[in-house]
Amino acid sequence: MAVVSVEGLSRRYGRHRGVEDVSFEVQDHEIVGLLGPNGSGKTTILRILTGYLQPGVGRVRVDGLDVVRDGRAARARIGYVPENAPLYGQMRVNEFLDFMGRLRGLQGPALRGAIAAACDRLALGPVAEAMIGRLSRGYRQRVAIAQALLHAPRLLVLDEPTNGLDPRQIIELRHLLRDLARDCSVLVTSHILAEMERVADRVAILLDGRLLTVHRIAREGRAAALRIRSGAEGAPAVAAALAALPPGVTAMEEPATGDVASWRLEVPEPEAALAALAAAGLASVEALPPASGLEELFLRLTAGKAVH
Ligand SMILES: Nc1ncnc2c1ncn2[C@@H]1O[C@H](COP(=O)(O)OP(=O)(O)OP(=O)(O)O)[C@@H](O)[C@H]1O
Repeated sequence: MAVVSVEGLSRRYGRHRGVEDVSFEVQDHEIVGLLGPNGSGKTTILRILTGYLQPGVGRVRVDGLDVVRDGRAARARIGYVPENAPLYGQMRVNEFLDFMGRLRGLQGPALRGAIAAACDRLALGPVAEAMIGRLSRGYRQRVAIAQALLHAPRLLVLDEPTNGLDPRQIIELRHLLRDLARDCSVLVTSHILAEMERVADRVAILLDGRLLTVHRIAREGRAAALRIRSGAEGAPAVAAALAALPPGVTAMEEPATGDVASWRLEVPEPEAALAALAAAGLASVEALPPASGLEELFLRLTAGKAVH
């Protein structure tokens, strides 16, 4: 059973569209990204999921529980890390976690155990006694995630979690989310495509409140892309080399620049493909960073639309 199931969800703000006819699922241990520019409907979906907003039309279930009919029980399955997580600056980290754990109904040894486990996972030990207001942004983010994990949720929801983080903190967060997905499912929003591509298993692309597609990020093996360039005189040699490539390779001719023709190859085994191309006497072969196809897909789907 899907941990999140959104079916035909629409929500208006007066005459203004928030989201329209959105459907997607998040499976167990899956990281799903909601990707879209500002105003595309990401926060609206998260608010409905977490019970802050009523859906207009459609059904949203968490762990099989309807977020309207079984709102309380559904919310108990979710850990929520809002954007710019509002934390209590005057509280110490351990006091805050104690307070949040009690709000979640934990007490006694179960509460202490949950706090210790969350602090351990988020490496909060060194700042447990520190005032939240004095922490760096990266540490505050970790405290916000720790409070969301206290009740061992089935689903962790994070709204724009990388906002304001530096590159090192962003990398740490990515590793952390992958680690957390061993225990729960993760739904994360971002308007930054490269981030989603690195962390998510699937990405739901939203624009103007509509879901354009859900894209699976390919991470299998050591797949890579190569580019071959050749002038007109070399074209027959390239054609012969492409015909002799190992199975599993796909080749696509790209728009030529001047007299230079260019092919993009998706190859499952880069070394084998490079060896075959070298044996065919092709010198101008360039290795490209592996692509999941998300960027091209996003550009194609949003072509002609103003995306900021
Ligand atoms: N309270 C509100 N009243 C009126 N319109 C709203 C309200 N909240 C959101 N909207 C509109 O609904 C649409 C979707 O907004 P939403 O905040 O869900 O998008 P978003 O993708 O989360 O954007 P952001 O990244 O800026 O938070 C936008 O056009 C927005 O202007």
